Parts: sequence; structure tokens; C-alpha cells
Amino acid sequence: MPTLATSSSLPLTRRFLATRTFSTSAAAAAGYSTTVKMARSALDEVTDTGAFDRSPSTFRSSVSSDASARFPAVPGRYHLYVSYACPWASRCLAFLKLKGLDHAIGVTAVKPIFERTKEIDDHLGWVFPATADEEPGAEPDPFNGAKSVRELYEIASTNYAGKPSVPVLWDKQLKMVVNNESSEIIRMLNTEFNGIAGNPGLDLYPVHLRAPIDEINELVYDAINNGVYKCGFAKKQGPYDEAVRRLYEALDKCEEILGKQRYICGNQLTEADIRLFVTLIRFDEVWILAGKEVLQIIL
Ligand SMILES: N[C@@H](CCC(=O)N[C@@H](CS)C(=O)NCC(=O)O)C(=O)O
Repeated sequence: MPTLATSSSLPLTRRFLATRTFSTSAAAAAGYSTTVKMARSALDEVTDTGAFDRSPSTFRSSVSSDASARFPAVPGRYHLYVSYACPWASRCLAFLKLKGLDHAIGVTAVKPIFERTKEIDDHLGWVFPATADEEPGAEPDPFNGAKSVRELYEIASTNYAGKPSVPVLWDKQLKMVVNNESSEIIRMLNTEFNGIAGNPGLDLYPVHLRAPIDEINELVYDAINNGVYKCGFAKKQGPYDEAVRRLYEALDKCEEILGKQRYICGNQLTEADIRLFVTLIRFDEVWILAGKEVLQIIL
């Protein structure tokens, strides 16, 4: 169980410097050195008040256990594109493994650091390696030969101008994005593929726990999962301070609950634990540095 420890703070000016260093080093890694204008990425999702404001995911179709559905849950038809750096993609990977679906739905991971996605503009995003041995864990796109996740979205939707994010649940047959919203993908993996799942009896969103799961999810999403982004991408001191305050309040609340019971919603593992875990496991390694959540580390 996580223990919260130590305390310090980082002024906004230093955070800006850290952010700038991050962008320019990403640009340098991508092979060009001018000031980077990030297009269509999380860095654009900042309001006039300086607060991070995540835009909703675009592709929201569902795979169904109904064989006559547009996207029926059959083995081998769907593919999951992920980044191992991404907590939202990691939720889906956890469900894939826990439900015993890895034989039915393949996975391809992108390279861990953003690179330039095209020569014609400045966009930085997820890219595939050119060969399987270029980057441990990452692989070229096996189905479309796409160089980047952006290209995948453009195959699915010619004029796509949104954020080319992972995870992507891809339909190999129709060559399109079924869904790019992890909270929905995990629900599909939980219930719709049970006919072909190795572990169909595992229900991570059981009916009798839905109310407490929904309640915890709301807190954890807003203050922790998305909260670390609100800290990291805030461009003004006020929204940053507010996000940090809510983040640590929510962590304290989870700490209190987990001090009394094994799982966040009682005595069994649910999706709420997984949604919390994927952010916590990255907290000290990623968010303390990239998100500047500097009040306390989790040991
Ligand atoms: N709502 C999406 C969010 C996914 C998301 O934000 N993914 C990030 C990686 S952690 C991404 O791919 N960002 C691309 C970018 O910012 O350009 C989900 O939960 O699936």
C-alpha cells in the first residue's frame, strides 16, 4: 500500500523552464532545433485561464458480444495500439491480460518518446520504429505500415484533425478506429468478449459494486488520473496550485480507504483499482518530474 512521504515545492517559473527543456529536447530528438509549435496534442489543451482541459475522445463505437453487431467480438479482428508510457493504454493492457484475451486481440507498442510525425509540419506524437529491433518493446505497425499513430487515425478518417492518442482499439477488417477512449475499451474487454476470453468469470465491474466504483472513479479520474495532467500542463500558478491540492487530497483519501481494506471498493479487485494503479505506479518515476507533482512522493 502506498505511503506518502517528504514534502517540497517548485515555483512556477522553474516549472516553465522544465517544460521548455522537455519540448526542445523532444524536438532535438526528432532531429530539428527550432522552437516547437505543438499541434493537436495535450499541450494544446489549455484554456485561457491556464488550466489543462482535456478534450473528449473522438471514436466511441463499441464491440459487442452480439454476432450481428457492426463490431462483433470475434477473435483476431481487433488490435490494440498502445504506448507503455501511457497510463490510459496500460488500463487496457491490464484488462487484456486479466481477462485472458491476449490470444484474441493483438498488441503493438509505439516508441516511448514523441517524435515528429511528418515532414510537412511540426506535429510531435507517437511513432512506430522502422524495425522490431530499433527500440525494446516497440514494433512496426504490422497491418497498415503506418509510421505514426497519426497515420493510423488518418487511415481511419481522412480529415482527422484531433489528437492522435493511444490507446487505439483498431478494427483490422474495416481498417478503422473502433474506440480511442480507455474507460470504454476496458468495459468492452470486461464483458463483450466473454465468449472468447480465457477468464470470462472475472467481472471487474460487478453489478453490486457499480455505485461505489462509479463514485471512486469520479474522484480518481478527476483528481488523480487526469489530475496529474492538470498539474503538468497548467500554464498559470492558480490552476496548478488547485490541481496539486486536489491531487494530494485524493491521494490521502485513497490512502485512508486502503488502510482499512484490501481493495479500493471493498474486498475484491475491480476496475477502480486498476484505474488508480496505473497512475500510482508511474507517480514517482514520471509525474513527480514531468507533472511537477512535487509535494510528496509515493514510496
Ligand atoms: N481519453 C483518452 C486519453 C488518452 C491519452 O491522453 N493518451 C495520451 C498518452 S498518455 C496520448 O496519446 N496523447 C497524445 C498527444 O498528446 O498527442 C483515454 O482515456 O483513452
